[in-house]
Amino acid sequence: MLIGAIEAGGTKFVCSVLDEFNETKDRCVIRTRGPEETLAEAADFFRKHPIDALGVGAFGPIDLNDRSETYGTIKNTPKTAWKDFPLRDELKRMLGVPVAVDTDVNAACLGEFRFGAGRDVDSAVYITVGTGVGAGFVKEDQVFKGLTHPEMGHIKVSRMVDDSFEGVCLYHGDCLEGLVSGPAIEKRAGISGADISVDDPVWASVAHYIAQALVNYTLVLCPERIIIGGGVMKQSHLYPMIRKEFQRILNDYITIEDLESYITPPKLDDDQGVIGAAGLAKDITGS
Ligand SMILES: Nc1ncnc2c1ncn2[C@@H]1O[C@H](COP(=O)(O)OP(=O)(O)OP(=O)(O)O)[C@@H](O)[C@H]1O
Ligand SMILES: [Zn+2]
Repeated sequence: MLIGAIEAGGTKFVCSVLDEFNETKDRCVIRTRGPEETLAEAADFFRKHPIDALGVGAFGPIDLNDRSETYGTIKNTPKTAWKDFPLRDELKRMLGVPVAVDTDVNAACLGEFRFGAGRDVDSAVYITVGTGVGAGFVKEDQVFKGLTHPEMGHIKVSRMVDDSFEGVCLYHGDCLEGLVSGPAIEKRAGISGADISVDDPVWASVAHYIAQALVNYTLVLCPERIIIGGGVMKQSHLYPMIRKEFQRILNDYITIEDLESYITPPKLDDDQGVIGAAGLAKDITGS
């Protein structure tokens, strides 16, 4: 059996063909342009392989209600060429195979849950802190969605008293994404995050706001693990800072035995998105 998987991001589409053992058989990276051009290139790649199903972890917002007429359609995105684009239907039409779609972070969460840092637990949150901030939740092998998919990157956090940075979220200004995404850090510091020294005070505020978000996820969802990935978390000194702030804010209200394993880096390098997308596809083939 061969499975197709796409991690559909705003800058690139990572396309992969995997076998039933998750072994990558072929792979290509496509620059994201308008939907027609990008999908035509992706379809050319997948047509070279007899795939049985395709799974897609996509940027959103996206309609994930399988009873809706616009199931699998990209919704109100600032990437205007993609707004209202029926991603799932188009891929199905082009490739003639069943297509499963979910958000990029739900797919990444599923990948880590099944094969990475969440293998030994029954529920996990995966949060990415990159160009944007988003999080997915998997419980008992199922990605969580309801009225729509969660938008855990856009939650409100309390501002530190001496912090007047206005934030960069187009919709909310100083929501979590507006305060700690890569572009937010760059705007705050005036230089790219990768060039900021580890003892710069900016990291204390980043750790504080992420820790607030993790406390909220813990109180609402009670996951058994929280996995934090994304470009900003390449600053590995953030992990202990976040754990310390998390503990201070939670103030022992819930007992977490082993904080180091509760708040943890991913284990699948940058492959959790495609591996999770392949998982979505396998689930609809029933094998
Ligand atoms: N070493 C680093 N230190 C701090 N920030 C970094 C580092 N490397 C990358 N970043 C920041 O991370 C962001 C890119 O994140 P990522 O690599 O997760 O890409 P992405 O897939 O575009 O993001 P998203 O998941 O939101 O789509 C950029 O804003 C970049 O400045
Ligand atoms: Zn926001």
